[in-house]
Amino acid sequence: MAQYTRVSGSVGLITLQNPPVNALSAAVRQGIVNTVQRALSEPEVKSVVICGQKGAFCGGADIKEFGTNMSGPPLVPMIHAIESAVKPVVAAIEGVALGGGLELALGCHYRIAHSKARLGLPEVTLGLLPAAGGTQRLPRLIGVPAALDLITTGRHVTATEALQLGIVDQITDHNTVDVAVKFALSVAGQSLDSRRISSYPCPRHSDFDALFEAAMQKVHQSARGAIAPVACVQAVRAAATLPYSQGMEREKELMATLFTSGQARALQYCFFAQRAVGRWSMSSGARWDTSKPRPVHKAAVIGLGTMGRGIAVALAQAGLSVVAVETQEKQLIEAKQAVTGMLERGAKRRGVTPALDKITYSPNIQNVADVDLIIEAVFEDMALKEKVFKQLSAVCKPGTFLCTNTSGLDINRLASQTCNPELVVGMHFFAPAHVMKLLEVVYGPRSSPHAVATAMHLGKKIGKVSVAVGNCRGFVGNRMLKPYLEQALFLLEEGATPEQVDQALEEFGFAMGVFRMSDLSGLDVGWRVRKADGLVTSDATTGQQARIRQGHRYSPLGDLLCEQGRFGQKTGRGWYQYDKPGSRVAKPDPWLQNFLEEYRARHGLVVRRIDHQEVLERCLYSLINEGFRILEDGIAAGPEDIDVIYMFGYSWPRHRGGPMFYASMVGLARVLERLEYYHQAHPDVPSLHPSTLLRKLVANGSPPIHKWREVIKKLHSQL
Ligand SMILES: CCCCCCC/C=C/C(=O)SCCNC(=O)CCNC(=O)[C@H](O)C(C)(C)COP(=O)(O)OP(=O)(O)OC[C@H]1O[C@@H](n2cnc3c(N)ncnc32)[C@H](O)[C@@H]1OP(=O)(O)O
Repeated sequence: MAQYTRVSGSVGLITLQNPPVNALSAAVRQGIVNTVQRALSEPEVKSVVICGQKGAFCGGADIKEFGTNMSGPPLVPMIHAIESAVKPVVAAIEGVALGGGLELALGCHYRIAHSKARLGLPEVTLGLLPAAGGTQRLPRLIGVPAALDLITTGRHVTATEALQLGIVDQITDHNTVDVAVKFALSVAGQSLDSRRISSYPCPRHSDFDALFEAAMQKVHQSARGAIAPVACVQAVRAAATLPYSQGMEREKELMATLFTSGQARALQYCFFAQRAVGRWSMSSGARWDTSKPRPVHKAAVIGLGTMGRGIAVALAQAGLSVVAVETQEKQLIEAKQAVTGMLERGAKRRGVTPALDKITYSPNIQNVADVDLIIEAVFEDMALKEKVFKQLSAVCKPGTFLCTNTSGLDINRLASQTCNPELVVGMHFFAPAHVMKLLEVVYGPRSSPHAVATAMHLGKKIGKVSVAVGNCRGFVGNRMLKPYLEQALFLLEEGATPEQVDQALEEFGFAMGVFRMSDLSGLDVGWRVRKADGLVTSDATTGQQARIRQGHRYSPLGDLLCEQGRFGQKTGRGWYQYDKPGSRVAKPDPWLQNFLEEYRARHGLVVRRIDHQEVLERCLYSLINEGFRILEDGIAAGPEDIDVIYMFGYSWPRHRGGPMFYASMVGLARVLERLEYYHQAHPDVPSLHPSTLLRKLVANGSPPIHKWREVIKKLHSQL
């Protein structure tokens, strides 16, 4: 809807009304068309102001309408009518002007923004382009290089940057609507010839060909197969090289291809999934809207290794007071230096003062007595963590939440070391903890809803996308990673190379293939876990028996590399070779080739040709199959939780929508059929055995992903 009022005698004020962000739904578009017509037809009205209700100008087209039959007036002629108006139209921008919202403002003759407003064309992040004239008007207004940057990245700019770029004409700290009305009165009757952006020539550039070639190369490199950034460059090129009307035709054509693409569906699913995970629930039935978080003003981090340092930085940067505890004197000194550097660099990037005074360092665990919440980040060793939890429980004040950054150990066992197990939850950060957006909040059987609510709320405060999950080995992310890694090793045994496996996964859209990623994380990390699990044997037997552990197929390849001191990038050797320890450029290693050949010969393994399809199907479908088991077990409340975890923590390509969404796009019947096929070929690999839930979904006609929860509920009620 849009409300029309007359203010100051001669200004028609149009207020968009569609909370919370005044998205351009069919009703809002109809409201704008009607009220603009009315303002233009009333002789007393000399100028018009468009604003949004409740401090938000407009969050763009209504994403919920995409994929529906999209009735109501289309945006392009609506904005054209505003630009063609003979009375000046001023956009009063408070809060946000994003996507179609900014395109609407670009159709106005003047733009006045509040200093706290944010503007941008984020359509590319939804798999689209700014198809309401944005790709044609913005380059004409601010030049091609700046427009390319905004349109291909979708980044939001502050009002100050928007003023510098020339997107807005004025910024104000006062009431934006009042300022805009005053301004509208002052320009009433003035010529609008120079105010219609569509009539501007696109600012020339010394070498458009080179500029667009460089832009295309950049998006190809960073897009990892996403098509929208490429279309954005093509549309801006049209603005630079064609008259406005032809440019608009090109924009429409490109949008038509994107609009119905699977990538757009995936990215729009991601948008809503990211918001859905905030409405968490526990398997007990406790929920986000009935569980209150407790305030956390002061926190402590125990253990200042890589993870602890990142966590301390994330907390301090969000304004919390932090006690950073490290009992090893030398490590404490090093950590203090490292954390100071991280805070200083972060502050420089953001143009703020480093939060150095927010952290106090201590070698003594007793110094956490007055904090509200503690995050333990000591070495990943159950006995050590149990000891720390016992100590913490004895020293902290009543009501202090005790959290662990374990990446997969049993939360319940740690909770049982404390006097108040209901205050214990997992807060699983991802490295580097001050950068990576994901936080898995893990509840055990005794964790209270308040503890979960508090950890989720803290996650939000420090800028994380937090997902509440149940307690099991590896939680959601690492539990699903296990079969993925396992398949990659089996593929090497059967004849593939690390380069081949990585290439298939990188072409799929992962930033790094599984072997390059393992080299980066360090092969010794998993080795230690496998040793603790009794999977690593020093027994050098050969043949099939040597590759069986606990009754299932097992590949000792990773263990054998570690025995050679090949821990990945940090030692300069892993699945690849590197120029020197710490170097990041991975090169194929002839040593590894020989090693694999000898290994296969020793174990009597027959090499066969493995194509990209098999690599993708075995790695991804085994991971997805585990995702279905996780849903079946109630460890994740819905597929969105899993997808968000994979997109924000494991670099799953967003334009594929997360593993569970990807499965729904491939077709559940197809995933099931391929798993059955591979399981028949590898009956000693349980991760290829199709899960009950997958079978059930297929038996129920493969419902769309938003209906899976119903099937899961039914499945749980039958158990
Ligand atoms: C052939 C047809 C062509 C037509 C299209 C022409 C070209 C135009 C395209 C577009 O405009 S696409 C949309 C572009 N806009 C965006 O991408 C903005 C998306 N929104 C945001 O980034 C954020 O929501 C925000 C506006 C910055 C606000 O953030 P905040 O953290 O304050 O709140 P949220 O929790 O994110 O959102 C609150 C609530 O509002 C819903 N919502 C937000 N934006 C939209 C939208 N554009 N359409 C529909 N719904 C929107 C969001 O889902 C939340 O809902 P709930 O989770 O509370 O239900």
